[in-house]
Amino acid sequence: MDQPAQNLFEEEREYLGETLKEMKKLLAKFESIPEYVGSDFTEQLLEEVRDRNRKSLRVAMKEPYFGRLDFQEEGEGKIVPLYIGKTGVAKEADEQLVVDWRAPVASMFYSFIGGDENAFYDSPEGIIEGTVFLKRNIVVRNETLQRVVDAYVKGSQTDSVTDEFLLYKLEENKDNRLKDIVSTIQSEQNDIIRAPRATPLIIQGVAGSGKTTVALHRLAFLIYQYREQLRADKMIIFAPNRMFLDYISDVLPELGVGDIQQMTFQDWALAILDEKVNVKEMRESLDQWFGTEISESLVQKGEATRWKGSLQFMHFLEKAIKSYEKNAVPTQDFEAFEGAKIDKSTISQWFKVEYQHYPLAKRRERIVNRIKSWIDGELKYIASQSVKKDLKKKATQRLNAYLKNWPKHTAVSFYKELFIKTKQLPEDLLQLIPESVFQVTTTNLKKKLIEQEDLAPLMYIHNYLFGIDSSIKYHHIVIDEAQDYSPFQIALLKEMNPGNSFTILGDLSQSIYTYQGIDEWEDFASIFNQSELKYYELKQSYRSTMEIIHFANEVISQANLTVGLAEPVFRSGEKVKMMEVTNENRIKSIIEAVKQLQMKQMNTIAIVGRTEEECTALHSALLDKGMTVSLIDAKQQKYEGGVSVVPVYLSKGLEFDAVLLIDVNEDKYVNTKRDAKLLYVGCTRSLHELWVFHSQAPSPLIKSIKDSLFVRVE
Ligand SMILES: Nc1ncnc2c1ncn2[C@@H]1O[C@H](COP(=O)(O)OP(=O)(O)OP(=O)(O)O)[C@@H](O)[C@H]1O
Repeated sequence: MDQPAQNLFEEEREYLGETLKEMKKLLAKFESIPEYVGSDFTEQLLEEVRDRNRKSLRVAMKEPYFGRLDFQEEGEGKIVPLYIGKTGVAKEADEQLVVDWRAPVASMFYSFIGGDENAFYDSPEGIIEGTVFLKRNIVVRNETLQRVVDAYVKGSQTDSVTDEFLLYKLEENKDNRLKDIVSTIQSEQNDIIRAPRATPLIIQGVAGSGKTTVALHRLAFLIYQYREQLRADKMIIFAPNRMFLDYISDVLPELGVGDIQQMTFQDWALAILDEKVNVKEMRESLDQWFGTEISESLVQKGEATRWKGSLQFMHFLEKAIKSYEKNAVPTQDFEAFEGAKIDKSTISQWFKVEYQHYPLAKRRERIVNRIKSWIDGELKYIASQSVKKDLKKKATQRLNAYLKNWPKHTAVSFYKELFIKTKQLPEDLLQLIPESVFQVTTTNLKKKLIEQEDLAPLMYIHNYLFGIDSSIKYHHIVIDEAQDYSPFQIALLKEMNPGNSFTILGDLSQSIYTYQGIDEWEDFASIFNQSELKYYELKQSYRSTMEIIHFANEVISQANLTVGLAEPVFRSGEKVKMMEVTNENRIKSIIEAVKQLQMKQMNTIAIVGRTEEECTALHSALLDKGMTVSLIDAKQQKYEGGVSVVPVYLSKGLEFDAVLLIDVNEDKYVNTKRDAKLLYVGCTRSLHELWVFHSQAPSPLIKSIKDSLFVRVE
């Protein structure tokens, strides 16, 4: 029987009061134990646990739980109400006040979608089945009950779980940070979050399907579920840029998880390589790539970039390193001084047999040290100090001369030698490298420059030379926006993740960097053992209204991609607005649109242009007119919210309450796959409102969109 809403609210308010009372009692108990500051190790550990409990109870008390599930285990008489929160709270060892959302039993809160079938969860003792009687969403803020919504009541008219609470959450305006979704994780997202640790996951998800959010929740789950095996500081998230990292930085702390490394691939690689290298500025090349005209030399560069990201190049490097290894030891004997000689075959034997288990640079170091000790040994029996001194000098000079033929390499010096002194490579290997790769790379290296795509090869060489230190062996790796990664990067990271625990996520409809990245997920799949790999598709989009998704789908359909179109949740908003402007009224129209949106309490508004150069000009023009607006460029480290002007390619991954797409003109977005993807990225950044501005001749990508999918505004 359905209960009146008022009764539900009262019932829950009473229960909340009791729970808070119990939690306060628990906290008082922990607080009454004086803090231990002594040196006893066991006591220190106990103090650490108490401190953690004190802190998590203080946080948990503000919003102890967000959901309730009434469950009757098969064969048990009692229906047990389970209150589910971000942190589990136990009154006694076997009496849970609040169940942690990551606990096995809590999975039913997400996986149960109604119907007559038994619900079940996977417990350490095996599958537990039973009946769900109630699924309830509860909002508590600062210890005060604010909202109670029943999503499922057994025996009521609807037998499926309703989306009312999800819609309420999606309607909310956003600030400048991504948020956790523990209270509304959807069943298909739950499967990914709770997938076993040792499974590499590839997730293709449409724009706004929650990929980034789900990956972060998965980390929180893994840390909880495998707390004996996994360490947070051994987990790493790769994201496209520092601003994006800042944008997602609240989610893990909200979930009570700290210490996970969060990096761009470039920052990570440079920190490990630890060499003075100049990486070419992204800014310049991005504007060239996303400009409307692409020069012949840029096309050639693009081909080289793609090749350098391929597994072919990785195999080429492997062969080149093996060839170096074969010929590294100089082909002459080492004679320190007359009568003191080490045969070349002996040194070779040290290198190839005795020290073969060491990485290349370590082997060389060991041998050099061994030769030095041997010299000292040979000099030991020479009585005359002056003769000894002379011989030592001679031996050192000869050793230096000998080592000239066996230089000490770093990853960069090896890479340079590979490209600049190619004569050293066997002919059959040389033939494997396309001419464009040579041209582009040698030109850069002569200028002491490297590019993004050189980083994975450099790391690969580094690993060969110095080995993979345990500090860079990871327990889990998340790769966001993975469609922009090369197979080489993924294969490299696989070597650094012995447990093969990966979450790789992205969207092929948003692969806008045509000169890098992949066209099909198959390009990564071949790197993993097929039987272990799991592939998921997220089709539902949670970010944007139906109107925006339908419009965006029309745009991306023109790219004829193999991935499916986004399916919106049933959240309706304003129609997409299309506005024709002239050079004279363009700025004024943008300002007016922003004002209108601000009056509707839109907190974050993006004015999306094509290139950074164009956006910089637009930003100045808006500032001149007195608008408070910031510019997002490739150097940006933080996303501040408010009104921003942003080049479309930098808006990827972010979201805004409203988006204004500027200059969607015939000559700006032409009918190519790349431009369709760019425009799609722009459209799908918006939660609630999308405005499209064009001059007289609109882009062919919007020209054919059905009139029913937008309204024209003057
Ligand atoms: N189950 C959910 N409940 C509530 N909100 C959700 C849910 N799933 C996703 N969202 C919201 O949808 C938006 C998009 O999420 P997210 O940025 O993680 O998606 P994405 O797939 O990574 O997007 P994109 O590829 O377009 O960058 C966020 O505002 C997120 O909070």
